[in-house]
Amino acid sequence: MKLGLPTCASGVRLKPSSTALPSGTPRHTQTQLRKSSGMAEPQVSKGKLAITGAVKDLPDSIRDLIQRSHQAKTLAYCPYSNFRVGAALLTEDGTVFLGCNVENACYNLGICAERNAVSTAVSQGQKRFKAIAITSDLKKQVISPCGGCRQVMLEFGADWDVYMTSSDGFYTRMTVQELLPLSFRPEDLKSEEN
Ligand SMILES: O=c1ccn([C@H]2C[C@H](O)[C@@H](CO)O2)c(=O)[nH]1
Repeated sequence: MKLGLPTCASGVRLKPSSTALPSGTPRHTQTQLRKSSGMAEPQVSKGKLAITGAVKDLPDSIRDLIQRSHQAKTLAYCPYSNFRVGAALLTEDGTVFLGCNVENACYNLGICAERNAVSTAVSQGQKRFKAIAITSDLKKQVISPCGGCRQVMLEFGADWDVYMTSSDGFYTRMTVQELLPLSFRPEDLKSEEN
């Protein structure tokens, strides 16, 4: 799809941040507004998730959250992949929990930054989340959470924000629901059939 917008090195089109909706806009309204105004949903280009805005244009609280994910990234333990990831998870009461990826010589025991942040929050008694920011060292390309982490995030609600960011100031925002449609959910275990 041709948007007539600047294209960054990875072939991802940049969307002007002036079209970003206010962060308090209810989710269903956001989707309707995007559609009725012709505003672009996050696009996938060449298998990469498109950048939809510049971090500098986000509200202070979200910019701070993203900054905290960069801080978390500095603690990554990733001697095998050398791929640092940081996550900062914002709870409904305004607390921020950080997580980084922690790898292991037994490779499959490694844990992602997002899951670390969620587990840390839950083990501190917090289960109501507003947003998570994720960053890696990738430039002009945002990092999107792996399938396992999407499922773990969904355990604690579908309608909260995932800010996928690049290390050089770009982001894409999607909800957990948008990242994992047609999912298996906790409520599926409670169907009347069972
Ligand atoms: O969303 C992601 C994707 C990857 N990783 C980690 C897992 C592994 O340590 C490294 C390379 O996959 O990055 C995360 O923490 N989060």
